[in-house]
Amino acid sequence: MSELIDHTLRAGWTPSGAAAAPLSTRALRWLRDRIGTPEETTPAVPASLLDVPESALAEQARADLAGAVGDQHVLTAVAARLGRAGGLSYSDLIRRRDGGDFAVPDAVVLPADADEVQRVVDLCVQHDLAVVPFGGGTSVVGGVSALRGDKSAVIALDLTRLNRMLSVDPVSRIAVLEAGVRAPEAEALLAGHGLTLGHFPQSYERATIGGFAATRSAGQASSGYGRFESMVDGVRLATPVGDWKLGVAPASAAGPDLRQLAVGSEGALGVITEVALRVRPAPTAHRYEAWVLDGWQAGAEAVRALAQHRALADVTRLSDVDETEVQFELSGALKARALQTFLRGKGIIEPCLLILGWEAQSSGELKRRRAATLRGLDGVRAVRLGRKVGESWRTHRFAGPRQRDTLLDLGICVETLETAAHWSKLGDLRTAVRSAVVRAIGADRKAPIVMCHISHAYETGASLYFTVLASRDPEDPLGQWQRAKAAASEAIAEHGTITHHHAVGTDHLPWLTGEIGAIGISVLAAAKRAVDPTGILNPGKLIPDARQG
Ligand SMILES: Cc1cc2nc3c(=O)[nH]c(=O)nc-3n(C[C@H](O)[C@H](O)[C@H](O)COP(=O)(O)OP(=O)(O)OC[C@H]3O[C@@H](n4cnc5c(N)ncnc54)[C@H](O)[C@@H]3O)c2cc1C
Repeated sequence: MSELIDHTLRAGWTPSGAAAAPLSTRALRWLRDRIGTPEETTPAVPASLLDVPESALAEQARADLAGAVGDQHVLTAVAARLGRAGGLSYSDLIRRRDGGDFAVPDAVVLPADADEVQRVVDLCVQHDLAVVPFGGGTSVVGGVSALRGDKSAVIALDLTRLNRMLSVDPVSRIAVLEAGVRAPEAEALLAGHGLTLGHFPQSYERATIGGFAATRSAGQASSGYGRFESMVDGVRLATPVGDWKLGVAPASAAGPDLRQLAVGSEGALGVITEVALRVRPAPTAHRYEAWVLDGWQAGAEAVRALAQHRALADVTRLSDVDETEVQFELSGALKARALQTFLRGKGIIEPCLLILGWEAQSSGELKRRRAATLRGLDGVRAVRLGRKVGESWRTHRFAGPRQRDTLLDLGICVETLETAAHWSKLGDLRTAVRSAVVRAIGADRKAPIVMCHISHAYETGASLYFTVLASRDPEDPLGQWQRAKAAASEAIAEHGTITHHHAVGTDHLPWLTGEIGAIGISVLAAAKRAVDPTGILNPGKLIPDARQG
């Protein structure tokens, strides 16, 4: 077991991960022209230069924790603690580059199973220690910041030793997995039974089952397999008041569905130790292909029609003109200019890339479903780019974020924002977010690129996912992004949800009351008081203040 976690998205992001494709000189020139990158590069600061306070964990607490999980599974060395100090948001990564302040846990504790997790939680109650559940550490909203609240010390509760599949019920199509199983391991374990979970977020290589459940994650194939919460049949949590198991049947009218209180609880209402998941037979056929539609509005209308006629492909991802241009320019694989000329010849003035992917049990099923989707595109101005581009997207779908490190090295601010809204509000939402970010960042420098895609569509609406590329303010990189994020969040809160799948964490907390109301907050706080009366679990995330109200 490695004590270290690589806080980059480079090759080290997982042992099996492919390296980021280097950016070509032409792509770099293009970026410099568009957003004005600085002349000097800003490489990552070595960990040895970061200022890490001594562990504040009292000796007796350390000894008791070691008694519960084994001495070698209580880590207080700087490297181990730094490895669990925050997630992978732009702010997290910038703090590590500029030596800005960030919270470091006093110890990392690695229990082996649900019973050990419960024992650790009980000891944290006894010693009044804050507990931050830590899965893959891919949170981009401050969900794993080692905040201690009013406690004297905070531990990062690393779940990755809970890495087993506990049972499979092929008749009911349910598998019980421990919370620390990473997504690729889950797929490998299920493949042995001819099954799949079908959850493929872009953080797939590193994120865990518990993390997905705790954040209501949505994978790239959510149109086909559903969001993570729809996969959860049952859940087990270790809480300060005891072990809590939920889910005895697929559906129930026994009051509100408390499984859904656990799902999305972000470590603030309990530590998820086991999840019973609805699984499906692994596909035996797949087909991914790319199309180009003309203009965002026409493209969004086409995706709405597919969603409302229930003809969506399992993966349905529509990029706007800016995102399409950036993908063409940075990918290197596509001859951007030649392609644009070809598309103009076909009457496509504002190219919007549409990736469609189907996964099926037989070629016959695949053919039928593909035909239904393509019928839905009848009458839409569209050019088919074919399977090569679609399959290339599928092959490289987890590699894109690794380019972020290269961009950060070059002095570029690169971050994402996500939301969802009803179809009737989607156009206004996109316009409002783009203008807010451009206004906040663009005042005294070249305008940023704010690109957008739809990758999760529903009958009543869709998610919007924005990627921002801007020239970084070298004097105040954190402040620059915080202003942009705040402006975008105000715009988002007016039209849609503050988060479609990244969760609340610390970063979205200021806008939560606006979305669920003061009553919603007090319901959450009451639930928190019931399961965590002394407020040890993940302070400062999801629930404003546990013991108020
Ligand atoms: C490059 C990149 C791409 C991403 N793409 C997507 C995407 O496509 N879709 C998507 O949904 N998200 C995406 N994310 C966000 C993130 O990966 C998800 O939120 C994921 O669900 C987090 O899983 P994790 O195991 O890394 O959790 P962590 O980051 O470790 O934790 C996330 C939150 O859940 C809590 N938590 C973790 N494990 C447990 C547990 N066992 N019990 C209780 N609480 C727990 C933590 O305390 C924290 O609040 C992306 C992130 C990155 C960096």
